[in-house]
Amino acid sequence: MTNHIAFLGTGSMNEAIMAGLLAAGFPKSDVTATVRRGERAAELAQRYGVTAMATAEDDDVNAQAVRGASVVVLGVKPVGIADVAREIASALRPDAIVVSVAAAVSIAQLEKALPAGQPVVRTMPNTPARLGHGVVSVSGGTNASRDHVERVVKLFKSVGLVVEVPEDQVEAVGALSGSGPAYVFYLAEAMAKAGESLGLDPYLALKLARETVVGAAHMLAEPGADPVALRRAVTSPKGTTERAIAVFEERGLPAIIADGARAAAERSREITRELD
Ligand SMILES: NC(=O)C1=CN([C@@H]2O[C@H](COP(=O)(O)OP(=O)(O)OC[C@H]3O[C@@H](n4cnc5c(N)ncnc54)[C@H](O)[C@@H]3O)[C@@H](O)[C@H]2O)C=CC1
Ligand SMILES: O=C(O)[C@@H]1CCC=N1
Repeated sequence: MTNHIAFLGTGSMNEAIMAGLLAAGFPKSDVTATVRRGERAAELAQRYGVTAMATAEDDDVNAQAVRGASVVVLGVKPVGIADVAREIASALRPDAIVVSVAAAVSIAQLEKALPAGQPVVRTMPNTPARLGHGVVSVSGGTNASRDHVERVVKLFKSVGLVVEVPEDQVEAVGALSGSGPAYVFYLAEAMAKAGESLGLDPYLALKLARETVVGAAHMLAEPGADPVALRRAVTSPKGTTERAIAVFEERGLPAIIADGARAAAERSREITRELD
């Protein structure tokens, strides 16, 4: 069981990471996932062929899942994470790396709920990890050696780009790439609504908005792509795009996005304080 991974709280985020790892070739026989509801556990077992267990059916499943695991990924909501950490404390291998994907839960808060000396790595992932296009930040805790951090980096590299940041930058990373996919989906929604308001059929407007975001994302994914240069290549002098961008600038869209990201980072700090 040296390479066994336990995902505790396999909702949107942990499922995305687990799916990305499995798609990258991580053996399903080395994965255990826990959730609250039995139907959800059955769904995960059926979809991925992993061992999945539900706390509703046996309240000891989190402890069972971590026995023998070398990496434990905590993916419950911030408010429940310390309880889960305490629940598994006596079953954890002393050398198991406890990885948290939770926003707002500090390394200190996690370490406090775990056995003394347990290696902890705090991460901030995002859901495109499911497709191998995630972004994940990693920050090592007090007892995490270079080797522990490197092992988590290597694991997460199979689901996307990994960056190592000091813990005091996690709120900023969360506000940019953690929440970021939602901003892009929101833009797609707004574009579809704009198409409708210009008289397009709703179904067609949504199809055009989706494909436009997907196509533009592919261009951004090209090596060396620069969003400013790509935007300029669409913006003909005195043309239609120029007029649209002028309205976005006049209405302060960049400042609105910056304010949103600042609010996300502040909410993260607020949750951290609420958890103390
Ligand atoms: N959804 C996202 O895009 C991102 C989420 N995160 C973090 O990931 C964590 C989870 O968020 P989501 O996946 O969105 O939430 P979610 O609600 O989809 O998933 C949470 C899962 O935990 C399970 N759960 C709750 N208590 C449990 C327990 N005691 N034992 C076992 N399972 C339990 C629930 O059944 C659910 O499946 C949060 O801490 C969030 O901050 C971080 C970055 C991005
Ligand atoms: O909204 C949230 O709190 C989580 C953290 C980053 C993305 N989703």
